[in-house]
Amino acid sequence: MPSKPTLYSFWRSSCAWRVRIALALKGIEYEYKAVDIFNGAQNNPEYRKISPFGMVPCLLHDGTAIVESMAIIEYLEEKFPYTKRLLPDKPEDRATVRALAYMITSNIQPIQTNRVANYYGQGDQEKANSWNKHFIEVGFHALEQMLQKTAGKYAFGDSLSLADMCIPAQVFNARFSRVKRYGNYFGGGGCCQCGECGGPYGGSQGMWQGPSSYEKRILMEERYSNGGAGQWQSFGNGGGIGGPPMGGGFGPGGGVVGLVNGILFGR
Ligand SMILES: O=C(O)/C=C/C(=O)CC(=O)CC(=O)O
Repeated sequence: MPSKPTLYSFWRSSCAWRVRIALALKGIEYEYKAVDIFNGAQNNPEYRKISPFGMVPCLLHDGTAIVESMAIIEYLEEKFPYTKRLLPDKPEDRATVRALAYMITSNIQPIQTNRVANYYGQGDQEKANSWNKHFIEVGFHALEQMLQKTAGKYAFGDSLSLADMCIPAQVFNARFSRVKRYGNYFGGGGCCQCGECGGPYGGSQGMWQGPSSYEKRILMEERYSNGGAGQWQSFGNGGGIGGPPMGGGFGPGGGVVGLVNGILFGR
C-alpha cells in the first residue's frame, strides 16, 4: 500500500485543481499544503528545492517531488492502479482523451496564464486581460469541435476521464478572464469575439441551462467518492489559506461554447 502523498497547491491554480480532482476521484488520501502564491510563498527557497519553477501543483510522495499537473496525474494513475481509472483501455481512446486534456494543458492554459499575459500587457491590465480572453475563446472553439465527436455524459463518452480533470478548471479561468460566453449570467452578454466563428459558439446565447451540469456532476462525484464534505473543501476551496473568496468552487454560471455549454449545464 503506497504511503500518503503531500500536495502543494493553491486554490487559484487551475493546474493544481486538476490534480485535486484526480486525487479526490481516485479516493487517495493526501496531505494538503497551501502555497500562498498571492503572497510570494512560491519563491521560498525551500519550496524552490522541490518545485524549481516555483509553481503549484507539486506532489511529494515517498521522497520524490513531482511537478507538472499532467505528470502528477499520470503518476497517480500508475502508482495507484486499483483506484478509479482516468484513462480508457484502448490506445486510440487513450490518445483521444489525452488530446482533449492537452488541448487545455498545452494550448490554452499556458498561454493565458498570468505571467504570460502580464508580460504582454506590461502593466496594462486591460491589454493583459484581452490576451487571456482571446486565447481561451480560440481554444474553447477548437475544443468544441473535438467534444462534438467525443462527448457523452462526460468529455469522452460516459466515463470520467483525464479530460474531465482539465475542463472545469479551465472554465474557472475563463470566468476570471471574462470570457463573453459567460456574459448573460455574469453581466456581459452577446457572442464570442474570436473572429473565427462568426457569432456565438453553438448559438445558444450563453444562457445557463439549468441545474443538471457537468461541472456539478463532477463536483458531486468527487464529493461522494470521498464520502463527504471534507474533500469537497479540498476540491474547490482548498481550505484555510487555500480557499477562494468566492466560495463553492463552481456555482451556476453560463456555459462556454455550444457543446461545452451543453455538457456543463444541460446534459
Ligand atoms: O502543473 C502544471 O501543469 C502547470 C502549472 C502552472 O502553470 C501554474 C498554474 O497553476 C497556473 C494556473 O493555472 O493558474
